[in-house]
Amino acid sequence: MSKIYEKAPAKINLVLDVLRKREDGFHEVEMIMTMVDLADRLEMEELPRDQIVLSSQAGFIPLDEKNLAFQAARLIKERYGVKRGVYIHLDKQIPVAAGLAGGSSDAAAALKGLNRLWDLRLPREELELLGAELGSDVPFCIRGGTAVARGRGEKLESVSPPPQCWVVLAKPPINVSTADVYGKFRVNDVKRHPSVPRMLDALSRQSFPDMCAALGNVLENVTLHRYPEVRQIKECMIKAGADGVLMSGSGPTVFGLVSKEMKVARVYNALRGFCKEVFVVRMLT
Ligand SMILES: C[C@@](CO)(OP(=O)(O)O)[C@H](O)COP(=O)(O)OP(=O)(O)OC[C@H]1O[C@@H](n2ccc(N)nc2=O)[C@H](O)[C@@H]1O
Ligand SMILES: Nc1ncnc2c1ncn2[C@@H]1O[C@H](COP(=O)(O)OP(=O)(O)O)[C@@H](O)[C@H]1O
Repeated sequence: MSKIYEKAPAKINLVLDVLRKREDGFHEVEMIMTMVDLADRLEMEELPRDQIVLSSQAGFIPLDEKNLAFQAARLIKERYGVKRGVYIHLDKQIPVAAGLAGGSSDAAAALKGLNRLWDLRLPREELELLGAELGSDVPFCIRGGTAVARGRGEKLESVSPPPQCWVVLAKPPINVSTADVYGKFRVNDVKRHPSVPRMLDALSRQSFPDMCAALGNVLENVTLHRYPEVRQIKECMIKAGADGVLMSGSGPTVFGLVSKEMKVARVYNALRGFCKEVFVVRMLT
């Protein structure tokens, strides 16, 4: 029986601005997101019975209907009346509740993989609409590349990829709930909104220094205030020589952009003193 494999990469937010709180409880955002080369991997295989079975080597994530990959499989199966079963093995590499959209990317990979396994031939736009039912970041994870995301994150416009550089990711041993961070966020407290046009201009000119200067995330202050270790990580990265430093999403992962290979080891080693989960990756361009 044939197996299907899908990579589920992590994302970082180069820009994250919040415009207002909406009537439906979500926040209207304006973000620029891009994928990095740190990925989970999903293996999907037909089951002889009509059931969804999920396994993982990671002991710390749910394997039932609370898992976003499971929810994705159930959604696509029910929506298109598929009467077949699937066994999904999830090789988890992306830190959980980290601001890197690991769960959303797993859901996106499950939708893409099952579209192939069950020969549903759904176009990408339809998969993105399905993904939006699972979470605000899932449509972007289906699209991949680099995109501006608006609405609650589901309205996408693909844009130029960032100039190639090293990305050092550091996640302190705390789990941050996205809902909590948005819940504590007050738009009136924002002193300076980051500029999406400025970042788009830097990307279109492939200017690494201008990209670093245009980084911004209005959720950073909420998480930094609550978890001083995130601020320490930022300071450590800057001191070690990273060219641009920002918290990703609702945190707590901080990423540092580094252009010169000889500087990467210094940043990595400095961070290893602070937290166990440090990764050096490339942008997925
Ligand atoms: C902050 C961001 C930035 O990319 O990412 P993460 O830090 O989670 O990776 C996203 O906006 C997170 O997207 P995602 O994690 O898919 O959120 P969802 O599951 O849709 O929503 C979780 C909760 O966050 C809040 N939420 C989410 C998105 C949004 N635009 N406004 C919100 O207020 C809502 O309270 C919602 O109940
Ligand atoms: N496949 C999955 N991988 C990771 N977390 C998952 C998954 N499915 C559900 N979750 C739950 O979703 C929550 C957020 O996970 P994650 O997507 O890693 O965070 P973030 O959106 O901050 O990057 C966690 O509390 C976790 O238990």
